[in-house]
Amino acid sequence: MHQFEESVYQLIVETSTNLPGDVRRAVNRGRAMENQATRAGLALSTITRNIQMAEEQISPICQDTGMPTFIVHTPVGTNQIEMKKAIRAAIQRATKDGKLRPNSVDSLTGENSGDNLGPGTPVIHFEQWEQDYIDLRLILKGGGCENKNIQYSLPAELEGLGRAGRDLDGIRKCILHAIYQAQGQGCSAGFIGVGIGGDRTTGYELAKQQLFREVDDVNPVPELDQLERYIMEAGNQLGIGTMGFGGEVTLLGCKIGAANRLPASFFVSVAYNCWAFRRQGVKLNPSTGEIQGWIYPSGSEVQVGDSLEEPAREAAATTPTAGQTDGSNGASQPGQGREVVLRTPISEEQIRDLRVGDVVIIQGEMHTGRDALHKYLMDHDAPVDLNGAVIYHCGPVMLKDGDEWHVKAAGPTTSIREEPYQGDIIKKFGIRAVIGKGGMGPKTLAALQDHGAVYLNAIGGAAQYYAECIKKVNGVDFMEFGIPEAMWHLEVDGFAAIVTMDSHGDSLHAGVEKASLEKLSTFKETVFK
Ligand SMILES: O=C(O)C[C@H](O)C(=O)O
Ligand code: SF4
Repeated sequence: MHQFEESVYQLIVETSTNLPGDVRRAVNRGRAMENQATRAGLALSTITRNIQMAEEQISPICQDTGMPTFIVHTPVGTNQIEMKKAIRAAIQRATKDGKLRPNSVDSLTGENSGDNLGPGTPVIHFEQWEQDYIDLRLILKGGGCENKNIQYSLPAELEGLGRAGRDLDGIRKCILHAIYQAQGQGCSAGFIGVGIGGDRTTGYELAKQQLFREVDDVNPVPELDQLERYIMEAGNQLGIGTMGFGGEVTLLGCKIGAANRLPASFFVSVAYNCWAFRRQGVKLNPSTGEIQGWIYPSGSEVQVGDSLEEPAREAAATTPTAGQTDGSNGASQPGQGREVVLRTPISEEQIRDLRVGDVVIIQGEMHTGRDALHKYLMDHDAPVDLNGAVIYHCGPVMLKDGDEWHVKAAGPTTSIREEPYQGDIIKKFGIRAVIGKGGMGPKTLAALQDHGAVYLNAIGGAAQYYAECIKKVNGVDFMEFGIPEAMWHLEVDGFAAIVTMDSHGDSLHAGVEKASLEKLSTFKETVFK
């Protein structure tokens, strides 16, 4: 088994950096369905560009490399204790090499272990089987989409859909509701795994297991096959679109499994996975640990998108101006947009001039800040002057070379988590722009209006695309929060993001949410009798 650790390492690198072929095909299908000149179409172009860049640079597709979860099937007689040790060693090495972000955080102290090892991480499930090889699979599912998992206990009353009973039609309603409630926050267009039945724990497990199915497979259970097809069709009619910008493509895959339940319980558990659906697997020789073959189609065999386009910048010619942000889901309509170059620090006047739909190109310095920093800033001073500043909701992958830090991956994180703090922090420090993904709520929208600030939506998961715009790391504060949560001061050139909440009270997110709820309620009538 001397090769086993090296094989695990290769599996981790491949999973983090090269999106599998079946997932790429789904992204390509999504792209073909979307009007390329819309914001959603352009977001998809950025995504495909990012997929290519990650493969070429052997760098993480998304900076959130997730909770490494291994499913291992072993022939009788192999040593699981040794395998566990080797998996942990490979995880440590991949973290040190910048293929995984240090993602294991002590839930009580907030301390990041720094090497992705700790109580409960990584997750490793062993099962024995009668085959003569080891089947080792890995999924790297990030925190933003994990937060959008949802479990229903039937019967239930669902927003927009009314009563969901203990039958196939009730299940149908739960799944549609699950897609609706995720909006763009889990980096849509997404994939869902659904577990029907089980208990609360095994229901979620079953849902996650579905994510190990190939995107193009056919469900062997006819009722479930029919339901999967129905959900693909109906889910994409909700109009949430890529990154919640509105559009034709909300769902890229749906896989449903069923297990027996207790008479009193009827759970429908939904595991939501972002477009950056990173899972791969290898077949291993049980005596040497050598790789005999890969389980899922290789990403390198399926080309995504066109080569060398500059999607976010093209948005300037095609994004809608204000006036289309009337909550009617005009988000995905092409229109005349503006490209506005802003150099930091930014003035209030420059911000007041921006409208939902404008593309902003940032030059100068921005500061990363996410959960730990926002909480801290509520009752402490900032280590740097934030007047006119840009805050980027981002937890990057960073590597140190001598005294210098390098950015290895740096896409946005889900902004809504900062909703309790953001408005107060904008006011306290004079921040002019907040960059993140998925949008923010009414408290932040009011603060943008009152204090003259703007919310800019970057494309979630496009970690290589944005890392390329970061020219220099000017410094870092709060390293004690761990690499993802530290406050990184970054010099950027040409960092493009779209205004989705402006200082005039307009929010694209509120519009898409309203329109998709209306659409959801059109699916209220019974479909499966
Ligand atoms: O933690 C991150 O960097 C991103 C996270 O996966 C998210 O989607 O919010
Ligand atoms: S940022 Fe988006 S793409 Fe990355 S893990 Fe989170 S949900 Fe997935």
